[in-house]
Amino acid sequence: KIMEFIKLRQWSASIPGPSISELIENVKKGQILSWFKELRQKHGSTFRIWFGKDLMVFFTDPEDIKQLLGNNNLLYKSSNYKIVTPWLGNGLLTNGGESWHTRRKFLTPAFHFRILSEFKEPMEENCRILIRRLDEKVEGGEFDIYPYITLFALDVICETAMGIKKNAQMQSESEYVKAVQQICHILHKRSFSFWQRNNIFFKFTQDGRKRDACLKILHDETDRVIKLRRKMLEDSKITSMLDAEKSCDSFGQKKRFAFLDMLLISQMEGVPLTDREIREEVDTFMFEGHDTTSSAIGFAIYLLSQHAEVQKQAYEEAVAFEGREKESMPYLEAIIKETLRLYPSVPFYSRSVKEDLQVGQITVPKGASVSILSYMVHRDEQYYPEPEKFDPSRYFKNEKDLHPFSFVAFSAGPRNCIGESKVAMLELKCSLSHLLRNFEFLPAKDFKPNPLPELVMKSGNGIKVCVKRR
Ligand code: HEM
Repeated sequence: KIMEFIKLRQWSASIPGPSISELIENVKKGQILSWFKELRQKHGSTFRIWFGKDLMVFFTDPEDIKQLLGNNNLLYKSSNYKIVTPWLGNGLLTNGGESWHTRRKFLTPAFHFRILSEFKEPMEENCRILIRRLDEKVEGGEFDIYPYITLFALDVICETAMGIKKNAQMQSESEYVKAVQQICHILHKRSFSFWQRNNIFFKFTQDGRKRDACLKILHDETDRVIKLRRKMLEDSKITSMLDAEKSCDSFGQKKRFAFLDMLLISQMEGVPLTDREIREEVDTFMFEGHDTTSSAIGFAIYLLSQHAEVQKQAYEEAVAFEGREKESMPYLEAIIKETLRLYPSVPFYSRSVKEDLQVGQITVPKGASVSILSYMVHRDEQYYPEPEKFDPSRYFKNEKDLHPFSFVAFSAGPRNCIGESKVAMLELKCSLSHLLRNFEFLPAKDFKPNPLPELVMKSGNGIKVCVKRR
């Protein structure tokens, strides 16, 4: 390990990057994303940063990204994902190598099963609640819409992941909901805090103790729901996917199943998943599935509030497609893509290099980590003229000229986002269409979000808008 570290230190001298003191200074300022822009300008498309003893090489050129994301040997996550393992265990997001591969194979059918597309109903029910809550804000001046969106996304994910209604939007006092929000907050805070990175030290801090209390609530609840749903399946005599497809409720309506039910049925069909592994996947679904979508909906609403003409066109499409949001909605999809280009919910993601790795002209040595800095990949002027401009029409002009790896908000290759098409896009389209049909979003005076590159991108000063009834 010592030799590996010495080798890394020597090698890193050949790659440009900032000093540790520059890093500390910029973390303190809290403006990491604008600093990444400066680093890209100063050092070119590839640069390195030492995070304590960990060396991370950041890549921003789509050609390099293609090599990294397509590489079947680059399947382990880097050490910064360890922050989430006490909650998510070896779930799909954090797992690596062969173990990840086996799980991904087992889980893919659960994501592609027809029943998952029936998520639209709980999404719509929760949209209606969101609209009622936002009605109270009509003509009331500017306000932060983000807390409303997060509770909406939490309700959707509880129903789709576990099949339970938490009614977080109506009573945010639920112990479970509070624990999800608190643990996300603690994890985000920790992701860029040097002194909190040490596990032993962290355990004895106030945040460490709070995190452990949250973990107990979260794990106990998932275990409880696993037992409950298994009993429900047994009582309904459902032991296979075929039974599930055929089953109806007492009104003759097709029964709705959650992601957890799919995993329990797979287990009954012989897929070797233990209850603990099922819990890890449900928790992963809860984390990945609500924070990322809240972030995207929040930034999309901000951008729409600032661009009246785009909003008008999106409104017209939402009216024309009412009830048909599962179909292709080209303009809204372009808005979502443009939002995720400017504000990718996961601004960078990283892999651990287990064997020396050739990327373009560079050989990254074993022991380092490589990071796909999507926030900067999406700002490449070669593919996105005037990169800071919000312009959904750019995809209708030059989509063919775009490099296939110049947009990587959902990652790509073997470890891409498993929820992209069936869950994330549907939730984004459904919620934004409902909101647009009911409200006009107007800009809050002098407001500009302060995007923070935490585990999931957040705006440090919320998402302030005004709403007017249509
Ligand atoms: C706007 C919404 C979303 C965005 C932008 C997004 C983005 C991403 C990205 C960039 C990754 C790769 C992360 C990495 O390599 O470390 C990822 C992985 C993943 N996402 Fe999403 N995601 C979204 C929504 C969702 C939803 C709704 C779910 C679940 C229902 C989900 C489940 C997952 C899982 C399980 C992984 C890990 C896959 C693996 O490594 O095999 N995501 N997502």
